[in-house]
Amino acid sequence: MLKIKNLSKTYKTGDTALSDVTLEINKGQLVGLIGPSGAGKSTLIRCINRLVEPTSGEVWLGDVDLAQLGRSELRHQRRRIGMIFQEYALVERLTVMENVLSGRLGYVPFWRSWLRRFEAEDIRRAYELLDRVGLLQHADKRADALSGGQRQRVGIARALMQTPDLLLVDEPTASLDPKTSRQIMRLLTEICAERGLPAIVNIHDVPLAQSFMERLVGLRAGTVVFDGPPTDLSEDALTEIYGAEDWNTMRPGDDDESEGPLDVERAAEVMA
Ligand SMILES: Nc1ncnc2c1ncn2[C@@H]1O[C@H](COP(=O)(O)OP(=O)(O)OP(=O)(O)O)[C@@H](O)[C@H]1O
Repeated sequence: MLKIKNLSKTYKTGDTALSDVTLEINKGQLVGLIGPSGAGKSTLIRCINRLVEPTSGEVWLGDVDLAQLGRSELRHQRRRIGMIFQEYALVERLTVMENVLSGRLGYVPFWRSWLRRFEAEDIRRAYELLDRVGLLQHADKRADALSGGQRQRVGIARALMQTPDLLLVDEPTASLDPKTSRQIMRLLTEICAERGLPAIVNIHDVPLAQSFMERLVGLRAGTVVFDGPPTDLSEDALTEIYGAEDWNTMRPGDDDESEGPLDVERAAEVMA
């Protein structure tokens, strides 16, 4: 389904964030990306949909190498990739329903989205998705009236509205409390299983990743140093990924250097 071959990224600053990463992810597979701050997790996720331009390598989604596409074909292919963000990237002043429908923006003609006119079928699907994520009764509320967990549910419904072939999920629970984090992870895993949807989830919280992911990929300094089921993540494997740090103390929020949220325009760029 997704084949990443020899992917490398060196930023203009000279920082090499990814070195020769090769990964294959099958239909329906849920992969947790773990690793210390600066290991290249966000860069890897963003190279897949080219929010960050890879320096070299291939990113095959089915039979299309996304790394080779020009701008207009990239826009078209990005519809196939749903993205879920740490800070939700909702349009605060719009309703929950409008935010979910915005997942269709890559599909409807510009004038229609400008007038916010969507097909009856899109509206029916949006209601169905809101029901699936448990927010049906909040459809007409403004996004800024929701809790963090509810916002992330809107983010999930919006990504699904694209009918994606792949989900990229960037620290989905980093702004949530532990109980809400588990609820969101459970929802994500159930939805991926129901739809046979593959997902790559950048996740800081190792115990949470171990609880919910069927496969973990450990990055260190831009290189894959672990790839296997959570049951294989031994103390030695954790030391290989994180070095000599006490990995049990790693929790969301510990990492002051983590990248800031993407803003709404960036989210719109991915969905457009
Ligand atoms: N826009 C950028 N310009 C220059 N260097 C960057 C940029 N973004 C990331 N880097 C560098 O690339 C490396 C990998 O960063 P990246 O954000 O992908 O890691 P990460 O594992 O996601 O970290 P975190 O968990 O803190 O978000 C780091 O050395 C970082 O400083």
